[in-house]
Amino acid sequence: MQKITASYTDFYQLTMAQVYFLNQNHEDQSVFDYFFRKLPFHSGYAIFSGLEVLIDILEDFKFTPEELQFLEKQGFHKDFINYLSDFQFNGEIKSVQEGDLIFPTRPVLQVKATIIEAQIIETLVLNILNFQTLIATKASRIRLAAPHDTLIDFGMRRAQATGAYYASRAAYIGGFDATSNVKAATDFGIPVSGTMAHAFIQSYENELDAFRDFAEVHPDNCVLLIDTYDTLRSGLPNAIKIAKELEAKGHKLKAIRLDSGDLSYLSKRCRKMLDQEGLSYVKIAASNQLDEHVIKSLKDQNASIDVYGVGTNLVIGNPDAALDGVYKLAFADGKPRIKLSENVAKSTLPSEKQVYRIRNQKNEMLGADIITQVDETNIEKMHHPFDLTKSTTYHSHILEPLLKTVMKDGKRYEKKKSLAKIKAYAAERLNELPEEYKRFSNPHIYKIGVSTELLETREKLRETLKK
Ligand SMILES: Nc1ncnc2c1ncn2[C@@H]1O[C@H](COP(=O)(O)OP(=O)(O)OP(=O)(O)O)[C@@H](O)[C@H]1O
Ligand SMILES: O=P(O)(O)OC[C@H]1O[C@H](OP(=O)(O)OP(=O)(O)O)[C@H](O)[C@@H]1O
Ligand SMILES: O=C(O)c1cccnc1
Repeated sequence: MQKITASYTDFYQLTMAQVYFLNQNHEDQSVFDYFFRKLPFHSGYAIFSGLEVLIDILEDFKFTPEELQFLEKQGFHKDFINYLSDFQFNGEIKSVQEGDLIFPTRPVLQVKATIIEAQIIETLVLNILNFQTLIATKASRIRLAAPHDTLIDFGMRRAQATGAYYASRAAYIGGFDATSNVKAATDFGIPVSGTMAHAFIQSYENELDAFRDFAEVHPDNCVLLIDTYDTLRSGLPNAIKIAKELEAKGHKLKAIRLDSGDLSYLSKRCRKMLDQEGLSYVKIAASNQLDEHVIKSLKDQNASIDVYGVGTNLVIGNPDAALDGVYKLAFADGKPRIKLSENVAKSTLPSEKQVYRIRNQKNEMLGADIITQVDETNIEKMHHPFDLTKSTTYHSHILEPLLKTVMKDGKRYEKKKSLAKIKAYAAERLNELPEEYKRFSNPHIYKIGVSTELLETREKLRETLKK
């Protein structure tokens, strides 16, 4: 993929940056929070994804000479262009670990840097994290619908252009087993997988010859698409013939694929005929506009499907197009900062913060995360973030800190995590989440609260600003 450089930003970041620079306050220290407000897909949780990609890009986030020339033409001051020619991110990032469960309104990632650096990287942070978190969450829901089956990402052709690259990575983190996307597989080390298209079969005079040629070239990795002409009268009998020919040569037909019609009915009919022919090892794959709901329905119908290929609905995050993640200033020039809103739920939380997952003495999740000021101790009471009349007290609990340093002085702080590790971590964290948060309709609402100190800081600031 094309290297992402520092012009991967919104123009307004640069117009603001020029003002900070010319007024000589660009080196003021600032803290920005990344968080989102609404869970996609009516899900009870989201899976945080994109962090390692973000760190990779930030470590070498510079303007090229061509980009600087372009900006000069837009009328930016020479001294500012000169500053940008040496621009790099030197700040610190604390973040939830990639693959962890995240919930609305609480900080997921925190950038501590000079205001000019923190502002210039905003768009990149949002662009990378919002999309991958959306897709990893979608993938995770599809995995919930089919816990033990093989899930393959078929979405590259339907993605918003190059979005497929990161969608495939996020889908793997969220629980998919493989991708058809060769570029993503190569770069990220995702298992790659491929069957055959209708065009291949159409290009032959008859279906059987097409199947036979394919089986000869790929005797140990042969998946036959059986719905080009007539699934039960032509595709399946031809596939059975090929399976027997392969057996005679010491090979095994891997699977057949259904791509249209009633996938439950057809899969059951195929399973029965394959079994009757002694081909119970041949798996059945299905595709065609699948998503978590169709797959759940197919499972409820006891469809005989072992492998699901999911494209469009996965990689575009249907029906939720985007995660609404935002990046808000919490601290600048030595002072906590807040954004007020008519809608109290849209007011931000000031100061540098920490987020803890609350656990009981057996180390089990209690279904709540608490947001505190960064160095608070004695955290016992958790207040509803917007309804000041509501609070809960936790006794004998364990507080697991979630925001950990991942970049310091502009460099990765710890060894890069492999995709396999991130995927395993996502599965482990989701496994801990009680079932009621995972159901598709009206999942339990995970509690997010704020500490007394943080609440007081916010309320004080609100009062001052209102005056
Ligand atoms: N048994 C089933 N239960 C629930 N949904 C199903 C079942 N079988 C298929 N589907 C889903 O129903 C939709 C069927 O789409 P559509 O009406 O376009 O049929 P099609 O088989 O693609 O048609 P065509 O034969 O023209 O290709 C797809 O999203 C598919 O995944
Ligand atoms: O339905 P999705 O979840 O998006 O999955 C991807 C779809 O892409 C392919 O069809 P396409 O018609 O593009 O190619 P074909 O020529 O192989 O049928 C494949 O057969 C799936 O139906
Ligand atoms: O390998 C497949 O079967 C495949 C790949 C991409 C899209 N549809 C199907």
